[in-house]
Amino acid sequence: MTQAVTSQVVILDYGSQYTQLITRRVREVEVYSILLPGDATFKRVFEENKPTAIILSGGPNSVHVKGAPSVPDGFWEECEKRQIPVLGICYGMQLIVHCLGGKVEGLGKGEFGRMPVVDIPTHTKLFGEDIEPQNVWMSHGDEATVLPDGFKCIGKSEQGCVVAIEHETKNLFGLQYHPEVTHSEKGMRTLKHFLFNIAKCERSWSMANVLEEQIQIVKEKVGETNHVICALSGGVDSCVAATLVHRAIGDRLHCCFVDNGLLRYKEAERVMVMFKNELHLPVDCVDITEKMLSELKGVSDPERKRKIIGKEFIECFKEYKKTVEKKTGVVPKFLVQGTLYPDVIESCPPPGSDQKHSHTIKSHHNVGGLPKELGFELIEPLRVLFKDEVRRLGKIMDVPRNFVARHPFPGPGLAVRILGDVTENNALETLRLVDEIYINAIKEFGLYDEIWQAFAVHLPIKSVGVQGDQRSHSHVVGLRAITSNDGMTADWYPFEPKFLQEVSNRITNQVRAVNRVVYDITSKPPSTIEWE
Ligand SMILES: Nc1ncnc2c1ncn2[C@@H]1O[C@H](COP(=O)(O)OP(=O)(O)OP(=O)(O)O)[C@@H](O)[C@H]1O
Ligand SMILES: O=c1[nH]c(=O)c2[nH+]cn([C@@H]3O[C@H](COP(=O)(O)O)[C@@H](O)[C@H]3O)c2[nH]1
Ligand SMILES: NC(=O)CC[C@H](N)C(=O)O
Ligand SMILES: [Mg+2]
Repeated sequence: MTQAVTSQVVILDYGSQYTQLITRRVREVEVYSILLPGDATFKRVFEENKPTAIILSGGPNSVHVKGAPSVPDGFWEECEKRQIPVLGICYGMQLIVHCLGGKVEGLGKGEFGRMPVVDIPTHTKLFGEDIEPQNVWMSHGDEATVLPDGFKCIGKSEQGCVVAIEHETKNLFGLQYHPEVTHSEKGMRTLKHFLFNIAKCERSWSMANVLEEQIQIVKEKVGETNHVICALSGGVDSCVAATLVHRAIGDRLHCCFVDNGLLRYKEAERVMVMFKNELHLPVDCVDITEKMLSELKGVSDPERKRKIIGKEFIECFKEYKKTVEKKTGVVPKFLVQGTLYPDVIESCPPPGSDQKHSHTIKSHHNVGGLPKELGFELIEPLRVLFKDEVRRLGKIMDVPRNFVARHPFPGPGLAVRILGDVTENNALETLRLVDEIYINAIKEFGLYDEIWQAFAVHLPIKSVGVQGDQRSHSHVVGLRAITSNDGMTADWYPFEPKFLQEVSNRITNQVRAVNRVVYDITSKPPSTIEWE
């Protein structure tokens, strides 16, 4: 840290998928923030740290269920005594209501995804001038049905749920929606208003030296003589991670690109050419297609697939160790991965970690899918960052645009886009062709940079069609295209009908195995970006 930190926001984590995003939003406006587990002790919250403001995160639990996580004893009194403003978000708001004498209930309905907030009064402390209805992102099943004394409702959803509250005199605020996700239109304005106008935080933290800090950490961890393997995929994250580590330790970095048999059309050849011509880092390609597909044969369960893939990746890197040893005479001890925060939170880290209240959404191959015995120490310089932050880091280091601007592609590849057994029905071949046609059309129509991620999905069902006056009984493919900033929330991309018409025509004409194309119009939440 280059400057003295004068303000500090403590964020208590109740297991929301978005907690780190709150931290990041606070960082974005140059205020230092620290994330503590929801059950942090009184001492940790108030004595080891000196909060200027406190934010209570969302979380999967219900406050009224026995054993649900809460704030430490004496919390509310201390906040009042020290005049620390508190903002509760989603579960955090429900916690305020529940702890201070109101009522939270699960009424069997729920609000997920985009929803307008209406009925914002003219004079509120939390919204300031933002009194017009605003679209926000919700993800809750419980709702506040009785507010504690002294609180008033300052916003409702269209369904009539109380979605924003504040105390008449104390600086206590609650939002049922997620202001921290970019799809909440004025969320960032509300957070800034809370931080700067209500809590009077000062800007005293800068991201400018994150890069230097990380390079220093890698140097210290690796030391003067150790060698390091990097799992390099051709995606943004691992390219940025590799470039950063290369700056720290130079030629003691050895990159390994894995052709796992689950890649897109001609991906391995294309990426290897890009590495050679543009990235200028030494990369070996290792082909494990046969082993991977034999391990995946007969497996349909998404989590099992992910675990198998995670294990095969690591097996491959262990073998690659030997290659490096032969070349350099040194056994590499470290493995660099381009793990980002969304990979970590969705995989839900092991018990005992600070994120114990989170649910597993899916086991990303590079986190939750890893086997117990790794055989490496991990180096993950991007582990607390989000994709758009990583893209910015990449730009600072002059990582070529061809890598930085690429759509993300998951390590488990087409395996999580073929629902059911990956090895059946020529699904890999079909999906490769469909995906190639789809992505080429997106590029041709000049839409690639407007879309955050786009891909096709192979469904395990057949439908009846008529092709050349003959009955066909063939596969259905789904197309997905989303907009997002960080992959934590997403909305579907509203293609013009002309584009969809053209792409559907091309697919059904050029890919014999497909007679029906559907377009996915679901946001995240409630869906995820990938289908598995
Ligand atoms: N085919 C691959 N070969 C080697 N390593 C891989 C491969 N696929 C994924 N990885 C490793 O797993 C990590 C996580 O994969 P992920 O797809 O999230 O990141 P990425 O490929 O680097 O970037 P992007 O999200 O833009 O695709 C990568 O950063 C990389 O370290
Ligand atoms: O390397 C990866 N290993 C994985 O196991 C994995 N699962 C999802 N993704 C990518 O993560 C982002 C968020 O995806 P979801 O909304 O589907 O969870 C999207 O960009 C997904 O493509 C993965 N990347
Ligand atoms: N996202 C959240 O914080 C959800 C809170 C609570 N579990 C609900 O469903 O209402
Ligand atoms: Mg990738």
